[in-house]
Amino acid sequence: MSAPTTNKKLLDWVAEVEAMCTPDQVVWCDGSKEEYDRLMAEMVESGAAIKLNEEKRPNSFAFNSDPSDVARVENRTYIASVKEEDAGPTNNWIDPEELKETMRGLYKGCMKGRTMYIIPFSMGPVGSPIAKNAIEITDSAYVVCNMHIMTRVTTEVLRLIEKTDDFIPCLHSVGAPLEEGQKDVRWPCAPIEKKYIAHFPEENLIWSFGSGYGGNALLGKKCLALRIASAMAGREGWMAEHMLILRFTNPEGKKFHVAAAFPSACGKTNLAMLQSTVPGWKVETIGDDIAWMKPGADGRLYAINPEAGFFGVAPGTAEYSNPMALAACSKDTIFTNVVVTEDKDVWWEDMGIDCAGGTDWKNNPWKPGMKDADGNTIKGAHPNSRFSARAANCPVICADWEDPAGVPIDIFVFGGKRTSVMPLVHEAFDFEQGVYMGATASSEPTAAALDVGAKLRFDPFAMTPFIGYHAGDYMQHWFDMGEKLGDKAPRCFYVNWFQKDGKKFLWPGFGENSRVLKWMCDRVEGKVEARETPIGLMPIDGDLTLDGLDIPAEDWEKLMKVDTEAFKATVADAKDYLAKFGDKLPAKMTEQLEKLEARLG
Ligand SMILES: Nc1nc2c(ncn2[C@@H]2O[C@H](COP(=O)(O)OP(=O)(O)OP(=O)(O)O)[C@@H](O)[C@H]2O)c(=O)[nH]1
Ligand SMILES: O=C([O-])CC(=O)C(=O)O
Ligand SMILES: [Mn+2]
Repeated sequence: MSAPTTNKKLLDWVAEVEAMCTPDQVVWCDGSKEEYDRLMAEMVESGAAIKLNEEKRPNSFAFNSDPSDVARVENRTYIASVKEEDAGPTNNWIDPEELKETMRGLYKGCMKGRTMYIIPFSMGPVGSPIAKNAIEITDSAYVVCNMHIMTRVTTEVLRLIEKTDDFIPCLHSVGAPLEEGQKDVRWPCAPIEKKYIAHFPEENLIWSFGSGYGGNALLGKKCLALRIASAMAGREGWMAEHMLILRFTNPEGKKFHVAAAFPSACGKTNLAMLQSTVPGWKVETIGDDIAWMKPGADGRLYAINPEAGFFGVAPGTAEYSNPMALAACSKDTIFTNVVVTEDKDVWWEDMGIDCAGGTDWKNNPWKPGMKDADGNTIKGAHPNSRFSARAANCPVICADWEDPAGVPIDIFVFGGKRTSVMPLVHEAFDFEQGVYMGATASSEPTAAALDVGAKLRFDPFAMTPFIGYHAGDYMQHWFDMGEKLGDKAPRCFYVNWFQKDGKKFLWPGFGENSRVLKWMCDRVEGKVEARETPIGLMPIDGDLTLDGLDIPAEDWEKLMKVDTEAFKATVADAKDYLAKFGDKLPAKMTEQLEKLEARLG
């Protein structure tokens, strides 16, 4: 196949990778429907993909991963900056030359028996000033098809970079060469100790080896749009954040834009598409995972979603929780690690409908309620099973979601999963306290990463696994952005939908979260006062309406409680955590810590 480019930098890189990885053939991708259909047909033929029932789930496919390759691997993810101190205490670091040497050894011959695909793609609307052009080289057709959904794959990118050399090279291999005559497995990947998800921030370069899973293999997403982009944004004065973006419109038609940072599997996709229960107010989606934000000419902060699809958590997605996500994956969707039912549709836990049985994510025959040898119920879908759905197929996607100008952000929301201590909502006194709140956000572990342990962890701005440089410098960057934006900076809030009493959630969540969003909008508009507490501003009784909800008074009290003693303990933990930032800890963080301690008494 002749190359559809004359760009020397690109051709040299492709030749170098081809010589190193020795694929059987090289294919330049164009992002066309024909390409998608052809690759899917090949994967159905080989047994890697299951074509779903065309009537029930048009143009959709299911994949089951290797049981070891189901989530991001933070212990195998590296920020290989030239200087170790630039990676900071939240990242794994290896000297870039040493890491490249190790990885070149792994890449050597790694595509033998496979096809090398070259994928030109754009993060952000193609050709727009805010977009980034990139090329992913991969030996996985699954990755190519997912990139078609999650990014904008087009030869237009090749035209745009023809003269500029301005593209981000992303190299990926599943790390499983095929010997002569060797039959492929359904989901090739390398063992954990050979997996490397590597970033070279000074070169804007990404090398990934050994995993086929989303966040490790679809390199436009976490690797480019968060890790590499956050490092660029820190240098250049903008922001790349793990945030959903939504528009909330009131009955008079006034629009509010919200960007919210919750850690992986903590509710971004759900909030981004919520069905408002506040009469006359409606939510429309702009993005569900990543926000790129820049100050506009008017001094406000404008956000775009650089992605083109949703790589969403399947379990829990149901008609009662997130009907808009269900609609988005009603067609043209790739499912990974869900149950394939007998009639070739999909199912997962807490989908809100019964399942007669089928094939589970490990490819075994499965019936609901089945137990393993130890008597534990066997889940049909993996807890981190995912759907890759086109944003355009979401019924509540904003008509102007692809506007390269972005939307002006009024409200920042931080949060995480905490079964206690953190109240339903509180507001920061000012932006600097907001930065403190975001920087000390904490969450209990989820299934989205394999190796984060079982303890509560601090997860600054939900970005711990995604900050491409020193987290102390990153916090300082937040303060700097606040100074730049001045009184036009978004108002900051902290929420927790996940308080529990035993097994039961105290707050109904999902669509009812619109009540909390409305209170935030009322605060922004100055329509309601708030009461001062040591941790921030909280709703005055009655302002956050509970009409029609059946929440016992004692539950509401727990939801809104500021437990001073528990907060003091949290502050002590935060101090310990922040100590590892050393002299990179912004003075403003220490100042906020001291102020909070004083308020708590
Ligand atoms: N109880 C409760 N659960 C929720 C709520 N919102 C989301 N969840 C559950 O939290 C899990 C993860 O939610 P998502 O919205 O997919 O998380 P995310 O932040 O988009 O995750 P990533 O894609 O990993 O970044 C799902 O199982 C949801 O059902 C809520 O308001 N209340
Ligand atoms: O990266 C992934 O695989 C999915 C995701 O959004 C996350 O983990 O935050
Ligand atoms: Mn995410």
